[in-house]
Amino acid sequence: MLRQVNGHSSGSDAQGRASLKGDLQEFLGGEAQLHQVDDLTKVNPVTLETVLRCLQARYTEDIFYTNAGCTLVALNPFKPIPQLYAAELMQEYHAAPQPQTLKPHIFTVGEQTYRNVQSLIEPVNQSIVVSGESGAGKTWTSRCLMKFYAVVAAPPASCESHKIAERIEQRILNSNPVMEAFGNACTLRNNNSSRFGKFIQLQLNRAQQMTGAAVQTYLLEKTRVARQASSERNFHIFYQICKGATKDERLQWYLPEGAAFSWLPNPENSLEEDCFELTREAMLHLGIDTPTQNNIFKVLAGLLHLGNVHFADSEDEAQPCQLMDGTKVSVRTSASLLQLSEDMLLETMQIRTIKAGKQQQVFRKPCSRAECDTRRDCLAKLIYARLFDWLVSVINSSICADSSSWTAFIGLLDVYGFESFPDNSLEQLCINYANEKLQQHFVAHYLRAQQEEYAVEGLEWSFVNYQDNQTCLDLLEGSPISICSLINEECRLNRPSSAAQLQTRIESALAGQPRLGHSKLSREPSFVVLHFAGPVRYHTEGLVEKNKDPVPPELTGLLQQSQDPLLMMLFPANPEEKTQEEPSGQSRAPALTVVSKFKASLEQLLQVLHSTTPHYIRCIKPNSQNQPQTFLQEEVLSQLEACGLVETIHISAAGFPIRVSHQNFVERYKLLRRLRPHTSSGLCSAKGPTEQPLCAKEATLQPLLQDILHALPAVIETARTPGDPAETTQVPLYCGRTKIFMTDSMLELLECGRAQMLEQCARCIQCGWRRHRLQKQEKQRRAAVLIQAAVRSWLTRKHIRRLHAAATVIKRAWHRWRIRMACLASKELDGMEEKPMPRAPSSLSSSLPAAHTKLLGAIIHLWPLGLVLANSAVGVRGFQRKLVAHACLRLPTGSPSNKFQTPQQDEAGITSIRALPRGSIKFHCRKSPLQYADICPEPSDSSVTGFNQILLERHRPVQV
Ligand SMILES: Nc1ncnc2c1ncn2[C@@H]1O[C@H](COP(=O)(O)OP(=O)(O)OP(=O)(O)O)[C@@H](O)[C@H]1O
Repeated sequence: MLRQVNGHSSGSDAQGRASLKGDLQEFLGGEAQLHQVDDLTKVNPVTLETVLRCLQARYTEDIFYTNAGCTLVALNPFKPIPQLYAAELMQEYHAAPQPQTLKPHIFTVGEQTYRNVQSLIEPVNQSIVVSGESGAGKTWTSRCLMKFYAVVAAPPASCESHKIAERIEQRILNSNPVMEAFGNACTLRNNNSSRFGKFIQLQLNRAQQMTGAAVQTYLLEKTRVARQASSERNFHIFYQICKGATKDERLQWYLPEGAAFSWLPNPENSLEEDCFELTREAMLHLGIDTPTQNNIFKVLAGLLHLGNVHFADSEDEAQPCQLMDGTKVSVRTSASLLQLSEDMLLETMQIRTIKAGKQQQVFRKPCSRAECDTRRDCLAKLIYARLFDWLVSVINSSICADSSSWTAFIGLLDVYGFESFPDNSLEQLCINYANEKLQQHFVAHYLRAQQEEYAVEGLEWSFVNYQDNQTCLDLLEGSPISICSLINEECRLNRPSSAAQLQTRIESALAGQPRLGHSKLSREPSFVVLHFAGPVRYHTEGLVEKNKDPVPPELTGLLQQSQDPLLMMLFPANPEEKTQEEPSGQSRAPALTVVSKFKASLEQLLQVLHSTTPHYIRCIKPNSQNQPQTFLQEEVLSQLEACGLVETIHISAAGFPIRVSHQNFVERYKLLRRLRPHTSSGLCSAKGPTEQPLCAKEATLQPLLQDILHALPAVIETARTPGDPAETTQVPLYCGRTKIFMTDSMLELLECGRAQMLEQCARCIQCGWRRHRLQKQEKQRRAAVLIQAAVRSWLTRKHIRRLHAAATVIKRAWHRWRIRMACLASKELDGMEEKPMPRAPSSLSSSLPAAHTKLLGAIIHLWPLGLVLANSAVGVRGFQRKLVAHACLRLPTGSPSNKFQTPQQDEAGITSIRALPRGSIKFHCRKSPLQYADICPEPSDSSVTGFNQILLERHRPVQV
């Protein structure tokens, strides 16, 4: 729903949207707290999605009741939770100063209605409409409410009237098992499905004590007596008598153990509802004595035997259909139980009597096999429907208080929810018509409640343009032509009409009705009604017949001849009744069709509802498998649609679906204040906030709030793209007394403006950060250079110090060596002057061969040569170089044959060798008289390289 508002449309859109959604969810309510939202209209935003999530979150937390404005949503737990309905809890809700502040519960609704009665504020009478689909928990809820009132509306224990009142309460509660036994059945959707609608009026006296009750029923599904869908069952009471009858009773009612009955399918399904004893006891409490009960059960047994009567096809149309083998005994038994003549019973089913002509001549026409079956079924339906109505009247006479003894009432309406099946007929049309009526009533009430909330918040806003479902009701019941009127007319015309004809009539007469859909795709004749809860296709086949609900007069006549006390009471020989049930007979009075009867009772009901303060409980079935702890969103969603809760959401959306407290609003949007113009006029806030005295917190919020409101036009302006029409002159946001009300679109605009502001702020922060980072980096660089320089200089100094130390060591050693040499030389010279020089080398050479001696000389002299050559790359060349080499090697410069040199010749060698810094070397040659003058102190090349000093010198150098 929400669009991207941060202005970036890159690949990260989806991610951004999701995070924005999460952010908004947090602001508007918070996912984590969703199960804590007690009111569905307070989820933010009010959308189906959030409503569903909220319900699911609560269901997971075992919270089954949630408010939805003026409605209570009740999720079926499908598991017993005794503590949820305990008497102590009832008392707690009853004693609470403000029950609305407690957790949502049916007891809140119960207590609220009760207090409304106590308050005596008009309308004093209250009604609670409990709706929902089959199995959603309507009956359960109604039962719990009745128990609640039986506890809270009981008179004080001490007084004498208490005993009577207790009896009344007990009777009222006892009406439930009886009505359920006769009116409920096991269906595919619910093991204990009510096959009728009911309105129970709980009557209260001036002291708000329950003095009585009255029950009104609607549309009993009487066809179930004779026809049950596969895997479904007949009404519970038939199974109860078959399973729970005593031996004697079995004999009396011809119900042998294990007997098979066509109208008793799936007897092996044992349900807790099959408790015969409970029904009997409840009947007894209601004043139905044992003989009457036995009479009732005997008649019901008669119906079961009637169901076993089957006809065979007749070969001759003029002859009545014969009974199938073995079913004659069923006719006999049935006739006996119903106290009818066996022959008459059979004949009534087989032969139709027609009165014609002025003399009202009677013609007898044998029925076809199908007609026989229909008449048999009709007989059973007739008896059962009358019996049910009679039971209700007995219950009413037992529990209803004298009109003078009660002054107010609380009505409980338990009606079937909206129905849409693959094959919908008259029953669904009536049920959905009733739901449309109730929905209109609900919408009107809900709108009123919404309007009241706006008024409380000081908003001047109205739902005047809201469209309710009136167009659909016009189609169904409008005047002069509607679906109901057309179907009724078909019945009155009493002409043979085909299903296709009815479809064409409806489509042509009601063409142009917006709620009439098209049934082009359906092969079978049908029409489609677009109900508030969705489209429903109604098949026209058999619609008119069902609406007529014809009862052949022979059947009534037959039953009037019964000797059974109960049947005699149910079918008295009363001419008044004839006019109703013999539409085609002597009476010309307009026949009462099913639709017209239903419409009349519905109008009556709505009149009652209109005169009361309504409360709504919507029962929801979380899954169709009737399993606890299972919440199926799809199924819940369709029920929310069907029970009008979606409409509630739409109504909320038509107004201001988003309501945010002032505090939250200011916290989220205060940064928009920067956009406000310096001179701004007051804008779209309700008058309320400034008119009321403000609390301290509100007082601090108000200036901020006003600033944000003043910034709104600028927000809208900036959010509007250039192509947008300039329609948004009015800001769709209202400031209530405690809340801000706004539409979805306004929320988007605010979010867009906020995103833009955040973007600007982000840019600002980014710029500042980048600047700061650059400055920091520059500082770091300079510091690094400084440190590097310092380290380098320290290292260099350290290195130089080492070199210096080494040089000093060398220098000292050299000096020491020179001094020693000088000492040695002077010693030697001193000795020479005294004695002739010893020929140590010659003694050495004399012991060696001549060649060896020469080589030794070469080796001895080689090191000055290396020095010379290494240092004389520049200065010494050509002959000079050669000369040096020769001199060093003491080679004769002349012929190669002169290989030996005398010591005298040696003495004419290099006097000294000096290494010069610029590469040139000076040779000082002279004959040395010293014996060891040309010997290197240490034969290491490196020790003398690079020094500008005399490498080898004789004491008295002479120029060569
Ligand atoms: N509040 C509840 N707590 C426990 N179980 C419940 C509750 N409400 C309903 N149920 C279970 O759901 C079943 C169906 O409920 P109920 O008969 O009230 O449905 P319903 O709406 O009246 O159906 P129908 O329209 O077919 O009569 C009950 O038999 C019961 O087992």
